[in-house]
Amino acid sequence: MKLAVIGTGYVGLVSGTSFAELGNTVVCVDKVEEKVEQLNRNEIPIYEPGLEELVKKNKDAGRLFFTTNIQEAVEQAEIVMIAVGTPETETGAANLNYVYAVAEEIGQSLTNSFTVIVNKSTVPVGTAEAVNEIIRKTYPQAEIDVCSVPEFLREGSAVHDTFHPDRVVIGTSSEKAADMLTELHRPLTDQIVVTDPRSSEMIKYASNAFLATKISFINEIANICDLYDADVHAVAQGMGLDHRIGPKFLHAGIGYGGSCFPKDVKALKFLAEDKGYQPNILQAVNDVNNIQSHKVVEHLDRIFDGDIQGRTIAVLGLAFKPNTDDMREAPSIKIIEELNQRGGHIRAFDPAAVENAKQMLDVDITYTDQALAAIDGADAALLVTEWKECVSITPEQFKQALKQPVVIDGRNALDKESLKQAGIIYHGIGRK
Ligand SMILES: NC(=O)c1ccc[n+]([C@@H]2O[C@H](COP(=O)([O-])OP(=O)(O)OC[C@H]3O[C@@H](n4cnc5c(N)ncnc54)[C@H](O)[C@@H]3O)[C@@H](O)[C@H]2O)c1
Ligand SMILES: O=c1ccn([C@@H]2O[C@H](COP(=O)(O)OP(=O)(O)O[C@H]3O[C@H](CO)[C@@H](O)[C@H](O)[C@H]3O)[C@@H](O)[C@H]2O)c(=O)[nH]1
Repeated sequence: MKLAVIGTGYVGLVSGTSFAELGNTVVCVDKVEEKVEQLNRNEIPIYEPGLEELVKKNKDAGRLFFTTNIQEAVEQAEIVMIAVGTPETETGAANLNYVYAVAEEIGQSLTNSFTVIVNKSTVPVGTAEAVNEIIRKTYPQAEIDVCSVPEFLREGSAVHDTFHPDRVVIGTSSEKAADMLTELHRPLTDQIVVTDPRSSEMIKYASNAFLATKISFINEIANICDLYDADVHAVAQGMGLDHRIGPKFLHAGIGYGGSCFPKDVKALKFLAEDKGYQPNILQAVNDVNNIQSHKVVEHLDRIFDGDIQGRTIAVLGLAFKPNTDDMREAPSIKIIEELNQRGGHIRAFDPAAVENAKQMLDVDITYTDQALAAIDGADAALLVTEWKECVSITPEQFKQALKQPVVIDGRNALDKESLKQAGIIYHGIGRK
């Protein structure tokens, strides 16, 4: 099939490339010229394992193209996918300006042939209808069906997730569009849910909000474990063996970050409140997450009697999760800002996110190329992102490098017992 994908970010670039890998002809469009030029030189603007090889392979095969010209891409496409950002606004509502702007541009670019318009961006319930209206206003004779096909990939494993989705959700009221989209996705999975656009849009928000709820729930349990000398690691293991609960997304720590959970929980909360309903669970999920990154600073205070002034703190990991360079809503930002305000000196290591961190953090930070260089002579090490370079530091290396043997494990990813045996003062989140 012939596809146009509008927006070449984490979702658009990975999906577009993956559909090309399945044999489709895909034209990816972005309005940022520099990004398109980079991609045309086989340079990948984001860090995503496995993506570079796949982009090159499909470009060389003549199935994948990059352009800034939306008209050229849309007029040849049978399916047009919208994959632009829907960031948070001040009220918590999703900002739909980018989606609406693309809808208008699609309207200006369509030809007479039937085109399926797919929204892959995470959007409020009712957006497919709004996009349909905008396109028809721009081009009243448009032969289109506007559908919602939300994206569920995770950053850091986006390529794998795209080829092995748990399910594909197709929201449409058109049988013709449902058939075309089922054919497109069939090579990826048999688990294809076809529903109406509104329910499809809600499935995306509900899925993210549920996963965020699991994380805030186990973080709340961790905070209670801290008060009663229980170990949340053991608690999560014991809970997770119950098939009704499951072990995934029960990893306690400094809270969820990234470009999705924080904004999507708030956007869903806004949708509820906009209709006069108070979503108490979503409010609590957000509230627990807001205090969670502060927990590592509380542990430092306990160890240093509240005196952080002048101490060098090694921050291991900056990205919101491993295997990505994405700093959007990364817990490291709040932690570093707080430590800096309290007079701490920050030495930070991250294998991929330093350039993005520099743009987001207006704080004096010494960046190091190696994890070991960050902890060398520091008063304490804080594990913020569980990169393999950070979790593979041995207890002996911590002991030798640190000025004071203090390790705060914000991700509960280090081996507590062996660190303690090596004489390290170890504090995790809810870990006794
Ligand atoms: N990042 C993820 O892991 C993920 C996963 C699932 C769903 N989503 C959702 O998918 C959407 C996109 O997220 P993302 O992380 O890929 O965003 P992103 O910010 O990485 O990429 C968006 C891209 O769209 C481009 N763009 C904006 N307006 C444009 C226009 N008019 N024409 C052409 N290009 C334009 C931007 O330049 C940018 O490159 C969001 O709604 C997000 O919530 C994201
Ligand atoms: O047990 C857990 C699991 C995750 N996290 C944190 O939660 C955040 C999100 O992690 P993850 O879900 O792995 O990454 P994302 O790339 O943000 O992916 C989520 O958001 C995407 C955008 O909507 C969806 O497509 C994915 O399905 C959904 O998992 C990160 O800060 C993680 O550190 C925890 O603290 N504990």
